[in-house]
Amino acid sequence: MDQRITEPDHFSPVSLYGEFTLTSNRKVRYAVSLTERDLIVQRLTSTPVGRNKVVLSLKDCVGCRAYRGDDNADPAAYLAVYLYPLKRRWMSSGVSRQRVEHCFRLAALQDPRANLEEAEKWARAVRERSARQQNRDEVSMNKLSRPCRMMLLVNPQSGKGQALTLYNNHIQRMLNEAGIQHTLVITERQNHARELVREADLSQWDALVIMSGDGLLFEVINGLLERPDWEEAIQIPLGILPGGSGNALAASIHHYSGHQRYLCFEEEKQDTYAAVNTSSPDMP
Ligand SMILES: Nc1ncnc2c1ncn2[C@@H]1O[C@H](COP(=O)(O)OP(=O)(O)OP(=O)(O)O)[C@@H](O)[C@H]1O
Repeated sequence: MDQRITEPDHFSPVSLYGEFTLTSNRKVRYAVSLTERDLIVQRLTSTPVGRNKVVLSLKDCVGCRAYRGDDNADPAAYLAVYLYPLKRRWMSSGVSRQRVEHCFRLAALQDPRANLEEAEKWARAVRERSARQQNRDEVSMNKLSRPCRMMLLVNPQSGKGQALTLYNNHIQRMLNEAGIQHTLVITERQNHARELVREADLSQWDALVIMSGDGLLFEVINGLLERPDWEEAIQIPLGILPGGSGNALAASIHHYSGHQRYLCFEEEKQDTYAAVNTSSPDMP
């Protein structure tokens, strides 16, 4: 029986469809449908449709990756989707963004290359749609090219000295999953960032991001303004990831941007699915 979800979801037609099983229980299949706005995961059972349907908004998706497993004898390919949906915080009425990974296994064919090609097609389609969904809301995102190349400056001494730990434990993975190439610069002393930015070939970078307190951002701005091409240099997108003690500037920017949401690094969930059969009717 053809169980494809063909009705439009929120008036958005399905462009890619596949059937998956949980890794732990390959008897339970999941229908996965990609629309312009969502990735819809639906357990295929005889129970009413709505009860088993999970709609993952592509606005929450930061990245997607296709890859082969470690076992060369296994022809399967994998599709990992990384999302940061808003979730209620533990023991609190507030919400924050928390990481969720959905990993699908594609093993419809015996040819490992064909499975990988299928997974890559899905990954491209998810990436394109999530970028479109996010650009629709975030005007500033249009200024950044994708894939983006970023210089990330981390002050290991800022705050309680936790900036580098935050980078190692969270930020590095987030950037990799979002497909953002970055060069890490660990500042060694006062004015290191200022001198570096003053002399750097800025054409290599789409953005400069500092992970520190206010002090390092001021150094970077001063370094940009000291360049002979300062009028052009100061146009480069600047970002700040709070790593200091007060983080007053980061908090103000966050507040005035209108975003009442932030990331929570404490809780994580990994949902793992396995694909046993996939098809793709209408890939544009
Ligand atoms: N490796 C380093 N060792 C010592 N000082 C550094 C180093 N790297 C950068 N700095 C200097 O530390 C200064 C203070 O850093 P920053 O403002 O980022 O942290 P903070 O003062 O702890 O944070 P906050 O402003 O939130 O209180 C910066 O102006 C910078 O010149």
